[in-house]
Amino acid sequence: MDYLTITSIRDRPAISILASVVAYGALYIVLRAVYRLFLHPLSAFPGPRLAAATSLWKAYYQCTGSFTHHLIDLHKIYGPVVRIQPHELHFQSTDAFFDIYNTKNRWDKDAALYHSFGEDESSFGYVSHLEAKERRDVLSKIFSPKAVEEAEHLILMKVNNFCAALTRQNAAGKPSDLLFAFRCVTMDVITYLCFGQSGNAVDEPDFHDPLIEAMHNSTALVPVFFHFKIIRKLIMGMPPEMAKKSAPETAGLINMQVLLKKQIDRHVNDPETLETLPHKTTIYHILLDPKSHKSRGPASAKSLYEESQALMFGGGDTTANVIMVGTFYLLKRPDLVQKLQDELREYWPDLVPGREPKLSVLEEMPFLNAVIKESLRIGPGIPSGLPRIIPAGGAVVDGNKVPAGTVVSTSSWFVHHDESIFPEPDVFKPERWQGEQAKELEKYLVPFSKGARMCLGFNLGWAELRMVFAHTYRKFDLELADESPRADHLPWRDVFGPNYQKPNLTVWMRPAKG
Ligand code: HEM
Repeated sequence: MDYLTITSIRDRPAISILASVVAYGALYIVLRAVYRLFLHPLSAFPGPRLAAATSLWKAYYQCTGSFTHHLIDLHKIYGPVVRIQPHELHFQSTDAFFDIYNTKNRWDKDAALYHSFGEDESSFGYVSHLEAKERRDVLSKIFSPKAVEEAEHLILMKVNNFCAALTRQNAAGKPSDLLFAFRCVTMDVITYLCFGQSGNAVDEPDFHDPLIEAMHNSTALVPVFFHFKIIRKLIMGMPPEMAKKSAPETAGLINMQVLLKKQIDRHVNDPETLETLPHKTTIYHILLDPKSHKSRGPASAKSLYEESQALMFGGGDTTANVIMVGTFYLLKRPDLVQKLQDELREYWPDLVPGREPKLSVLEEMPFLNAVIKESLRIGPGIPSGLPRIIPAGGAVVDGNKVPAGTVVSTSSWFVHHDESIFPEPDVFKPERWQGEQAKELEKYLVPFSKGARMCLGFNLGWAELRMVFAHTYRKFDLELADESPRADHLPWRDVFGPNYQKPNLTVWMRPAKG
């Protein structure tokens, strides 16, 4: 009896302390929600009440569905601006796009999103304009129009290897999975150009390269990483063997990380090893040059690794998806394929190796370029909002006064589906890029974003699009395989980039006769 009395006396303060903590915590959450709903500087903006009260609303929709699709519905209900977090607004209009992403603005990227990729010290991940500018200036030695022109022969070599792999696949009596095949060639281009090493992904059986598969599988985790940084830290912090065991589908990515880190350590510790690389324009040559960065010395091993990862993720799937999406729509319209092949034959009469047209010739081909522009427009590109922080003093976005510190975003998807600019936006019409009105339209083609933080790989991306499209349609006759999707559009989920749902676009690639 005595014993019981003593323990209950001892327990009482602990329980009541806990109860007070819970009660105060609950009160804080309620008061904060009331403040956010009624007194916050954004309280007049429309949107779901729960989104205004708590960030968990956005986390729920991003982690369980396709947020861009949800935003399309929200804009139908609430109009051109929607409050999607207590401190965040999403805009729909084309004017808003140009108010946010332009060369005058020096607005920082939102660290809450950009630091969840584990690439904080890279051109993509630096949130401040100044840091990013310095890195971008250095990397322009690889990505400027002149640098890309000088690297043309390297890109061509990889594209020719790709065509040889498609031919082998066909000779083996198998159609090609183009979701993976196009990713293999874009990955081979980036890894060879930027790191002087290439895993030759196009040579993997059925184009199922373990690294690309792992990148594909890992994208589904991206929204979870945005909102629950602890999960990312736990997974990324694991020793490689343990990480492979707990998530076997990402083993290819972990193997790549190990290899890349080894390569980087070798070059950082002994810069003379750079001489062993096949060309002198790798990111290692450029970022390890002591004179490269104005304000700091050469890039650290951490920064080199993060830059490599940013370039692979930024330039691989993005470019490949455009060619895949374009092919999906082209194969629904045999008349368009015929027109493209006729033009290609005119500019590239015979298929003798070594006589492939130069990039400067591909740039001149009207229909090829119209097809690429329409593929860039109709595909989701990077559909997710690209969040920026309104600087001190506030700003006006689409006619709305927005206070400093607010996160604002929109994306190319909304511009490219603006019916007042692109009538019938869901219809694939390359012809909209030809004729009188086409010049006017150019400024609304924004898949690479705009302004100070627009895509760094713009010139390389365009070179790859022209070369891969041209070689694919000049060297092959394409026919949809039975297992290919027949729907009107390819379904995708927004995970920052698009995550395409199965079945994958699968096509017979029969070598063209002459
Ligand atoms: C059709 C292909 C491509 C598309 C649609 C595309 C799209 C984009 C977009 C929309 C952004 C802005 C992201 C943001 O604001 O957070 C971006 C940034 C970037 N892209 Fe691309 N990209 C493509 C190809 C490439 C290629 C080939 C590379 C290089 C290998 C590349 C490297 C980058 C980098 C490093 C950034 C970050 C720039 C910065 O934040 O300052 N991209 N890209």
